[in-house]
Amino acid sequence: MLEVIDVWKKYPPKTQALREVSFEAEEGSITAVFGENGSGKTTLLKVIASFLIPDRGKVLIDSVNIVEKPSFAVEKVSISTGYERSFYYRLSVEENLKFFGMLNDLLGKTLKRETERVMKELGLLECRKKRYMELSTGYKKRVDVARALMKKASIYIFDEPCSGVDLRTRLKIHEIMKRLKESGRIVIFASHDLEDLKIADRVIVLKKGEKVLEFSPKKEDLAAVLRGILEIQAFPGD
Ligand SMILES: Nc1ncnc2c1ncn2[C@@H]1O[C@H](COP(=O)(O)OP(=O)(O)OP(=O)(O)O)[C@@H](O)[C@H]1O
Repeated sequence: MLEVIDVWKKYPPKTQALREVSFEAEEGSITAVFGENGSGKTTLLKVIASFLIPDRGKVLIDSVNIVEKPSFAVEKVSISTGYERSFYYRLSVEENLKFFGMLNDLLGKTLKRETERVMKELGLLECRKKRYMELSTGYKKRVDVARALMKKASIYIFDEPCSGVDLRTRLKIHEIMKRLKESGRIVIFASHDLEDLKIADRVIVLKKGEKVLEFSPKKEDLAAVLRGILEIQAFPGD
């Protein structure tokens, strides 16, 4: 169980990136974090992964407060950040994945098997020898998602996993997230795309760091919710 309780985060001097954000996610569920640019999605995901310490509030994973015990989050959470700079540019796709697999205690035959499995799953077998820096944006995104799968975790976090990928890859990534859910994992992802929201059990909508809406796309009319979101997201002067 993941519990985010009254989380606040400020980037000094004055950007209040998160204010009073709370939600829960149970095992075997998918939560989407939706919101306009700069609304705090990435900050929220980083707090859950213990990359950032909130100024106030708690994040509980299985009742353990990871704000006090970040090492617990390191053990339980796998995150796909989308940061190109977190990869070795001159290493190949396969070498990058193996390196991160080793960091997560995969060795020998298990490491080989897992690397093959995730490369196959993300359609990376053909470019396994290509250096990371030579990949297109969409392929870099695939490697990023693949890397998150190289760790056995209870919570998988994906920051805009489908941005810049083609339709087939998007559906594949949806399938992967659904499979993780079916195997009892907690999946949390950020997205700007309504198509992605359809696979979520719960959508958290952020605006200027605040949770302004939480809904279930499976139970509610997505078109109606979309109209509500557009109102929430109205540009000044609209
Ligand atoms: N390292 C940082 N230092 C200062 N301000 C930051 C930093 N990172 C993010 N911010 C600011 O915090 C706010 C929330 O940013 P965040 O990246 O969490 O939003 P987001 O919803 O993920 O945006 P996007 O959809 O554009 O990726 C923004 O105003 C952003 O400019």
